[in-house]
Amino acid sequence: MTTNMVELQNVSKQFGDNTVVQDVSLQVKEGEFLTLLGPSGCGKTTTLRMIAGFEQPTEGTILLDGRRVDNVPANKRNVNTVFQSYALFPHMNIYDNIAFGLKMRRANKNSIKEKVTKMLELVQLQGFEKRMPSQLSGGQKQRIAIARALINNPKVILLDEPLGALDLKLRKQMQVELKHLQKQLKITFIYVTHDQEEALTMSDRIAVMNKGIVEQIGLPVDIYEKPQTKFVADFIGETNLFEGNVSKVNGRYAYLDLGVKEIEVKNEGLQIGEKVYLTIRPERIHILADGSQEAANSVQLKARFKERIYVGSTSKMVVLLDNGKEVVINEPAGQTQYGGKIDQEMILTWGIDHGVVMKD
Ligand SMILES: Nc1ncnc2c1ncn2[C@@H]1O[C@H](COP(=O)(O)OP(=O)(O)OP(=O)(O)O)[C@@H](O)[C@H]1O
Repeated sequence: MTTNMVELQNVSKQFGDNTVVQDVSLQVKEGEFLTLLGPSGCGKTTTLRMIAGFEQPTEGTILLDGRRVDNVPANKRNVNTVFQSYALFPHMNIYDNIAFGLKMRRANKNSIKEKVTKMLELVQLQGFEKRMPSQLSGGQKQRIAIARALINNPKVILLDEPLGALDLKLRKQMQVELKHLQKQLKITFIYVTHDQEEALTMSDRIAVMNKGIVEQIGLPVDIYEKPQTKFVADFIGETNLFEGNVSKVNGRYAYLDLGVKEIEVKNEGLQIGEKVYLTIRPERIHILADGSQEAANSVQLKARFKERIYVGSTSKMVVLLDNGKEVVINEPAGQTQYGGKIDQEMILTWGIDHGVVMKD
């Protein structure tokens, strides 16, 4: 059985009357890359700081490598943190910045030199030993901060928006580099970001947080394809959210009354009369070509063309249902043969199994 490197059991944190983390339980396996994802203020950093030992939980237990750490101070936990602001020592050169942790532990000079050289190779900054932090770019500084965290050989690295200060292109490059580094070293990473694309790209699993609660934890593909709550569906990527009442239940399928039409959805424990939400990703909706056959197990819905927005690799087509609700459809570049005239009528269609029904 794989060991849980980090485990939170019913952890809550209050600041005064304000509960900012509420009953969070999660397990992170050895060598796993787990991301805490959520909007600003949802409690991600506070959760990370409790794991690091900078904050104490108001309730609940944290275990590192199977041991309770309630009374273990931050500097005695086998954990290192990388922050968004690189936190390099400005008056020390790169060599001394990276060597700092080992010097504090009074490691011998030769072994320090060997390890610093290896770390610089790892982050691809060989030859930078004598530079000062002020002579590095943002991306280079962050690589040094990561090298400095790695040199102590911690079991867990906590990263709080480490790429947040970088421009988009560098950020994307560093995402890939960091992920490779993590896989190569097999260190457990707990990563905080509010950027859903970053989370989907880098993580083995994602915990989506909202208002101090973990709403869903799972593989990136499940978080995207099978959101369990309206918040998760809406926060991760773009989606179409419909609200409706269950009007009929019929074995594998049920009917949802959207106001404009009753449509079929998957029946996963639905009750007649229940109010539920249906989410369908824009890339799952197609336009039924004139005269073509309706596919089996699909839904059809009448709509009118409103506008098309060009976004490079795809186009977004916005259409309106009869009740005025907007629906967004993604079309791959070069496949925009439908619509174009305001109010042009069309039939939207999607596979019933591509719709996900959520109760809240
Ligand atoms: N030391 C503190 N005292 C009082 N309130 C705090 C303290 N630290 C954080 N908070 C509050 O706790 C809530 C959660 O903050 P936290 O930093 O964990 O959120 P976050 O999800 O990391 O947000 P961001 O992405 O903006 O950093 C916020 O409302 C914040 O104001």
